Amino acid sequence: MSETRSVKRASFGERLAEAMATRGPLCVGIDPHPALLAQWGLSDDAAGLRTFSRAVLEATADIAATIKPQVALFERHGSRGIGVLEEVLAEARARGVLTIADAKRGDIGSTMQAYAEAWLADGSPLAADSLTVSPYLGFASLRPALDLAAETGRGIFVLALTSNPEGASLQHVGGQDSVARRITEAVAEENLRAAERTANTEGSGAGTSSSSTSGAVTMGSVGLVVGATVAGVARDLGIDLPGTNAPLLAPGLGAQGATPAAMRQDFGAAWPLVLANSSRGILKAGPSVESLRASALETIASLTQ
Ligand SMILES: O=C(O)c1cc(=O)[nH]c(=O)n1[C@@H]1O[C@H](COP(=O)(O)O)[C@@H](O)[C@H]1O
Repeated sequence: MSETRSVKRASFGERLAEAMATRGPLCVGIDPHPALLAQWGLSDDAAGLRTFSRAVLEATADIAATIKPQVALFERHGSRGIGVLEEVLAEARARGVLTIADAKRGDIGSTMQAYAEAWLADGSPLAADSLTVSPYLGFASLRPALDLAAETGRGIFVLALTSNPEGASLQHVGGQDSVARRITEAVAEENLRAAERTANTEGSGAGTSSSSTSGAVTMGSVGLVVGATVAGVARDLGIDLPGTNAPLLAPGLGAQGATPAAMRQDFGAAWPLVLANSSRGILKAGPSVESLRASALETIASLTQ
């Protein structure tokens, strides 16, 4: 009998909460932009991607709560780039750091099933611990990914309030009944139902990080993407972020202008759920592994002080 059958795998929410409690709430983005490859003295090809990604993993895999490869920047190199991404996901797994594949997938249900199998199925070459998804085809179209993630102990991050200024023209529509609010409520419901299922099978302690030994917060496995630059908008739109029980992936720290102090203030009571992403802000410290590590440690310190 395989180990995964005999030992219950902790949920993604439990694993993420534990990682954030022990390491701090930093997600390091692996975004090998052509300009960064050039700055690091690397070629804009698969070999450059490999060296770049390995350096980021060597520098941060034991201090970041998660790493987030930006799939687009591997895709632009075709099958060779995707091959490197497979290596990165495997190396991250071997080094014991949780992964978020930032692919922002979303499609009709039957196609979503295939995306889910690519990114969230045990044994898939691209399997990650979690995946970013877009709910623009309707939250329910994400069902195959939500279900497979729950089944395999993986996580989902659903775009709700994105960090880019253009997001407002769609996400804020509806005022107090905004598109973003509907998405966050659907995610809250998803986490609540998962907690109830856990309660039914285990008797008590539903959906909590009861296995945690480090004071980790309670967290579901279905997260939201709420840009670090727009967190204050959630309040204006009447969105109850703490009530979602969702890990909140917050990109925008550093290169897009958000600061830890402003984030802490804007997220307010939701702050314990926030996983702050920084990509270029940390990556610009390369190619030196020591400098990358120092930059990540400094960022973690500023998020936790
Ligand atoms: O889903 C994301 O990660 C994401 C959502 C969002 O609203 N804004 C956003 O910037 N991102 C991603 O987060 C990363 C931010 O990179 P930096 O601006 O370099 O820190 C990029 O990979 C973006 O694609």
